[in-house]
Amino acid sequence: MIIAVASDHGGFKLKLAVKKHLIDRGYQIVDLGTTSEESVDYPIYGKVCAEAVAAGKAPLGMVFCGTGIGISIAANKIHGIRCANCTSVEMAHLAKQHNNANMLAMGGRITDEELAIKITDEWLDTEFESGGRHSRRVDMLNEM
Ligand SMILES: O=C[C@H](O)[C@H](O)[C@H](O)COP(=O)(O)O
Repeated sequence: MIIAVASDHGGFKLKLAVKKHLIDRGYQIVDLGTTSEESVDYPIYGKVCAEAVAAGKAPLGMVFCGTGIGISIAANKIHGIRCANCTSVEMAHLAKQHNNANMLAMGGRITDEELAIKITDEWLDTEFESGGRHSRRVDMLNEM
């Protein structure tokens, strides 16, 4: 499976650590930048990753900035994107189980590499609880 990833400078190092873990797990990664810790603007990278997911170039996307906040806000402006900014394993579990989040955001200044990898694995390994109230609500999101 392909996963699209992107970050600003604040999430760059965490992106590299998570990317290595994803490759070790056998995923194919499309890295849409940035390429260093030089200061850049997170809306550009949230948008480009979300557009790749929305266009079907990757079924899932991961974005990183200092907090995960700005880049998730940017990603969620793209139709069809449900980007969850997660700081715990429980949030990652529920983001997939209830919200069918197709993108995960994390903050390089908030979450250390070890926890970020646990959050990533929980999000990837949890199934959406389809049918019933969660599907109805996700359908409502998709119509907005
Ligand atoms: O939500 C925004 C992100 O956390 C950015 O990574 C952060 O605002 C960048 O801050 P600075 O330009 O001071 O490095």
